[in-house]
Amino acid sequence: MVTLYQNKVIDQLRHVLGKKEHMVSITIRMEQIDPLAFFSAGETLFYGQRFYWSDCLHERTFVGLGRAQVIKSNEKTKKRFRDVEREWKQIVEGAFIEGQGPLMFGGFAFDPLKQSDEHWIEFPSAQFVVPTFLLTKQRDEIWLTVNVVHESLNQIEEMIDSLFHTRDESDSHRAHIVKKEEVARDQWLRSVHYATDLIRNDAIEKVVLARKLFLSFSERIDRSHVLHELHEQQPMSYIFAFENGSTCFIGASPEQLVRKNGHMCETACLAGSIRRGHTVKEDEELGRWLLQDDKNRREHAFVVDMIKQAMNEVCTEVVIPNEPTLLKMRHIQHLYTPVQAKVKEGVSIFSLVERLHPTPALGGFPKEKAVQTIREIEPLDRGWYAAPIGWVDANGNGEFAVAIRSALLEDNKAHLFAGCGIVAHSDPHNEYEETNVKFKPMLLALEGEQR
Ligand SMILES: C=C(O[C@@H]1C=C(C(=O)O)C=C[C@H]1O)C(=O)O
Ligand SMILES: [Mg+2]
Repeated sequence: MVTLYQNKVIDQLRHVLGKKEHMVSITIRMEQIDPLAFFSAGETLFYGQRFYWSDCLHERTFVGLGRAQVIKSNEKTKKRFRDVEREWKQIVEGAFIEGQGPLMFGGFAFDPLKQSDEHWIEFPSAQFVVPTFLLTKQRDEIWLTVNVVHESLNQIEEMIDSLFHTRDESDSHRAHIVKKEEVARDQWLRSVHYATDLIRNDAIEKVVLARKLFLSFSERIDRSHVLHELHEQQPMSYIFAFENGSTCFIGASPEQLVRKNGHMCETACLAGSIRRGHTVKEDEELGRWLLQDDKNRREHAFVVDMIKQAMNEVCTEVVIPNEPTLLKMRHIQHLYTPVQAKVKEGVSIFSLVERLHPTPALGGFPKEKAVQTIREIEPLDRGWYAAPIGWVDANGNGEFAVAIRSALLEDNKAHLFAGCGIVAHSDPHNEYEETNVKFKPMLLALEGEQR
């Protein structure tokens, strides 16, 4: 069975390799194969060069292994979005395509102007990869895309051999946590307090402040296992992982930044939070409280107002409900307002990302002032946390999530991130508790807990 596909890929490549184009991209239909198993199969050959994505509706799952092309930008301004767009167009235009065509996956740093922390060294202002092997699961169909630039037929054949003959050798001894440290906890609490002062003095209206939890493990963290846990525990989230050399950025985010399909696009306003209840009754009470709480409604309203304005500038037929509803995740419930619109001619997904990032759900309001305040008073480098992560295809369609509920994994270390929206009546202690709830998805996935 495996040999059949192997032959099919190699046959097609034999016919098209050596053409003058820069990259050859062929796609074939496959039998069922579990995307997570495919991610694991790449462990030996492609460790440090893998990615994983599945959207919150399970419409599409992508697993990328290896790197046919890399787009990278160290540009600190908004130019980075346009740089990526330009390079992607060049790659697609120069490619020889059979089938659905190549797709790139990657993301952006939250704020390239923030002094960078050594842990994020492998994650530049913007980076996207076109993988050598892309597995796509869409509805119940599986496709394999092979993108080749320099490799010979023999090399590809050997890679396919290794990928499809790898046994699942997940080792039974699991890494366990040996150290847990709340990084700069007191400094963060002081920053929250200071932010409320700024807000009371009308210097700013909302600012999102994040903090970090550092974990150290007994042995190397098994990334496939963490992805598996995130899937089991957070089925309604975007699940993502992006390996870059020795580090891996991973998470389970409930927040969509933007999705574009032809002329249609979607985004979402997500801000305002409370934990889930222990009983149905308590859960409903907490939800009702959240829907009516002034402080949380303010946090949410900044996001709706800004997104409405941004979308109206580049879209028509913008549909936004007047009232938020509840989005209930496993540990937390949020105020949620979905947005749909039709994009004007010539508006790309990159320009939507540029315009929206960061929304007041992750930055604050007004935008520039909020980002600057974060740069000055937040005791960490966000790197790619709270920034856009996602994919774009050869037709310019794609989807980005906001990379929250996430962690940066090193060999046996993990840096977890969580933040919350500070407005006039924020209480530092309550906000601190809110971040504790937001650490849970990553924390429990890393601990490998089932419940
Ligand atoms: C910043 C985070 O979450 C954001 C902040 C929220 C809030 O303060 O209520 C809610 C959802 C997210 O937009 C995070 O999870 O780290
Ligand atoms: Mg909040």
